[in-house]
Amino acid sequence: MTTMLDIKAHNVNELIDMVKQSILFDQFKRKSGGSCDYYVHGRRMVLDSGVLLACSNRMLDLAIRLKVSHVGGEVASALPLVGSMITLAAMKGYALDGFFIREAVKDHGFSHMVEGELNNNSTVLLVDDVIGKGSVALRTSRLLRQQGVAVKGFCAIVDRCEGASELLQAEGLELFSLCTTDLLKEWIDHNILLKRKLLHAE
Ligand SMILES: O=P(O)(O)OC[C@H]1O[C@H](OP(=O)(O)OP(=O)(O)O)[C@H](O)[C@@H]1O
Repeated sequence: MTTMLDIKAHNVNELIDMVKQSILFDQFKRKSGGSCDYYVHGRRMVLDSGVLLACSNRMLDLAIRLKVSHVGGEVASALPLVGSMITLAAMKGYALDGFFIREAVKDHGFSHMVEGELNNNSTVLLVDDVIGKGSVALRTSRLLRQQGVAVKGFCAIVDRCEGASELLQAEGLELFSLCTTDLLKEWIDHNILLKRKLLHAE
């Protein structure tokens, strides 16, 4: 099970509404293969100033709790969160720096996969907008660990509950999320059905 961040102190309904507005109902091809009836539009969340602020604030609380020195993730979905979190941290006087992981090595300039000042003393929290089957989380955490970096956890705004938490747990990595699709199951199922009915009516 994903560890839900304690958002009782904030407005949980507000967050759920934000997530709902980023879920689109249709047939979508998945990055990880296959297709699905709904898409959690992560970029819509992290490029909306209000959603970004709310989510990065909550993720920063976790980063402080885990006492990490860095926060990062795979471009491009993680970058808005990383930029916002390190800015908020600086405003609070907490030392937190960022990094990002490329999807592939560049064929010009430096050939780093990881951009940022990480070393063997760094402790990191990985972040992303959405976690599905966990392949991005697995790939990025393994890469960092191979480089001697301590990965303290992975936090997504939305966990699609597709087995990632169990996968990460087997790697000794805890998955945190602000919201899960299980939490919205009734609403999601209702909308999938509605979409199917509409398609049949056309
Ligand atoms: O846990 P994983 O299965 O590796 O998926 C994680 C990826 O899913 C999202 O991207 P995107 O919306 O492009 O992916 P999707 O098509 O699978 O929903 C998210 O931004 C991650 O990059």
